[in-house]
Amino acid sequence: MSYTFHVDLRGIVDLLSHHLYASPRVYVRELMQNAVDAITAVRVNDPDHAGTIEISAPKAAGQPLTITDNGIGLTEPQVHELLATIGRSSKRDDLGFARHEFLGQFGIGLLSCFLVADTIQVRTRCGDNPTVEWLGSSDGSYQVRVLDGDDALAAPGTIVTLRPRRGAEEWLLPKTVRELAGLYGSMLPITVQVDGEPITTGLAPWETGEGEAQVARRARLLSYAEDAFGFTPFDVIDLDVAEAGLRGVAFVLPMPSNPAARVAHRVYLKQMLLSEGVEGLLPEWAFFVRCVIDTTELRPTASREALYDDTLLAQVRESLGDQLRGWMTRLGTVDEAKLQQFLRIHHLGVKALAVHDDEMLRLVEQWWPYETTVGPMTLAQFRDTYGVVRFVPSLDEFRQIAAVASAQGLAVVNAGYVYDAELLSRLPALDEKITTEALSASDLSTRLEELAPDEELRLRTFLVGAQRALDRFGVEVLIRAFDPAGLPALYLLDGDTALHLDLKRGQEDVDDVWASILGSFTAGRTDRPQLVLNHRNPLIRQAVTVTDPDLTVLVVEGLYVQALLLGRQPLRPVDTAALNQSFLGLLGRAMHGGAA
Ligand SMILES: Nc1ncnc2c1ncn2[C@@H]1O[C@H](COP(=O)(O)OP(=O)(O)OP(=O)(O)O)[C@@H](O)[C@H]1O
Repeated sequence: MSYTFHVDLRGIVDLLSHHLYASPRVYVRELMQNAVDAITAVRVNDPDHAGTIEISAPKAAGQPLTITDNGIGLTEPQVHELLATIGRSSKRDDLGFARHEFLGQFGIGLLSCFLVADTIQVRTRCGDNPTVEWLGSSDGSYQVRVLDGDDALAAPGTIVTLRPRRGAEEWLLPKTVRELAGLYGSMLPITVQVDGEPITTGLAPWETGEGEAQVARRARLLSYAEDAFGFTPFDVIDLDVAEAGLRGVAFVLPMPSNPAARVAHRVYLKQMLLSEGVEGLLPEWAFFVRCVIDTTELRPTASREALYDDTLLAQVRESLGDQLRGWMTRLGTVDEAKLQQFLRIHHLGVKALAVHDDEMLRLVEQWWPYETTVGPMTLAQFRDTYGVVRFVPSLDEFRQIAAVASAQGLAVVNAGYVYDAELLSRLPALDEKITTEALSASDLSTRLEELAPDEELRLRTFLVGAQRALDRFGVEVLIRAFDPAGLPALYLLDGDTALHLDLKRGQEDVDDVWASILGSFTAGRTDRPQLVLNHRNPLIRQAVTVTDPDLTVLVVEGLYVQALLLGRQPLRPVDTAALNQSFLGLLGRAMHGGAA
């Protein structure tokens, strides 16, 4: 036995009118859209038909809003079929596909009027057929009657009348209606008037007006962006995707933008505004532009507030992405200074893109100035001068080794900022002639000069004492000779060791269960941070001659904490205590002539 679904009409009307749309304001859009479609339907057979759409807003309390068009109108059977059947539309073909020339397609738009009114009156006349009045009510019932005499319409067309529901009056105020009609319909190809004033300008922002010079067009686009998006763009990029019937412009933000923030664009469908907040039009990396576009082929969702995410939208996204990349690479060839300025603002977006994109990586390599131990320079310049691109993948490590490396003439790139290490590691894939080498802080200790064995032996007593003093900090003491001679000690901690230490510290601070979990990561590791004393430093040369064990502890602890501070390492409570102890101890000794 088979049954058919039952439908609760009141529930459906409520769902479609109140819950599909984000705001009652869309009723103006739906009414204009129906009027435009009705005129388009006449033009199928009569292309020269001069369509007019006139909206009249209530001037006083109790008055209705009307929208009048001289479009195709409806016969009485069509009224029953189209106005009174939810989901039925004249804008679909026999196979149920949306007909290309029309804006509407779902057969539900008129219901949005129930957001602001309890009843919708439609008076309509198709050709020489009698005028029909349809009175639909939000409870799902409707009445139909034929109008004659003075009540009949004098010419074919349709008048829709809405009386504001109590509490919804603000949506029908003349000012609001004018604003909404202008917002949604200013680009429509058919003149729309609100209370006698046209709100349609016809010209899309990206079009070039007759005889308009490029400079004037640009100035107009800049001021459009100010009105629409609230910023004066860094540049304007024309967009065009033929297979989606898409034209438009992208405005480049003049300030850095947050890559995680939602990026909303203004999208028109067949010259009617879909939404000012459409997401997903561009690839995610393109967070540095805002677009305004019109498309004839992309599909709206039923609420008409977003684009349907289908394969065509995916193609559009890719194609628009290509156009933005093309703009960047072109800039590199025609206006280097401007490209550099752009990179200064949007390097994060460009670098994010360069992680997967060779062309963008080339752009970064050529134009982005990196911090290096020999001053700021691009990777291309660095490579030309030093051959191997040696880089340090963490900011802390770069800071630790920068002074020593530059004193030794060792050129190293700071790749400690977001994406940099990934980009540098990817450089050889771009060009096999490029060699890169990741350097860690502990690599540097092997580059520091070892002392002669007998010299090191001579310092043994001091080194044993120093190691004993630093055992409780988990630090290994070494002595090497290196430049700059002014630097007494260097604290070296590479990325792996730093992680290991973090885990260990975490283990000390948490309960047993966590401690055992963290312990499984640290078990078996013996790497320790290193304090490398500089034998070329006069103070160290003096320190190694100290025989008093207490003074050795004070000196070594002092050197250790100072090296931590220079390396911008965080101080643990035990380190701060060592700082106090050594500072006060050394002060005491100094004041008592070394006898504290
Ligand atoms: N001003 C009008 N003149 C002539 N026919 C109209 C008019 N307004 C509505 N109609 C008829 O009523 C039908 C239903 O309109 P409705 O706005 O609910 O849906 P739609 O425009 O077909 O699709 P969508 O839900 O996408 O807007 C339309 O398909 C059209 O045939």
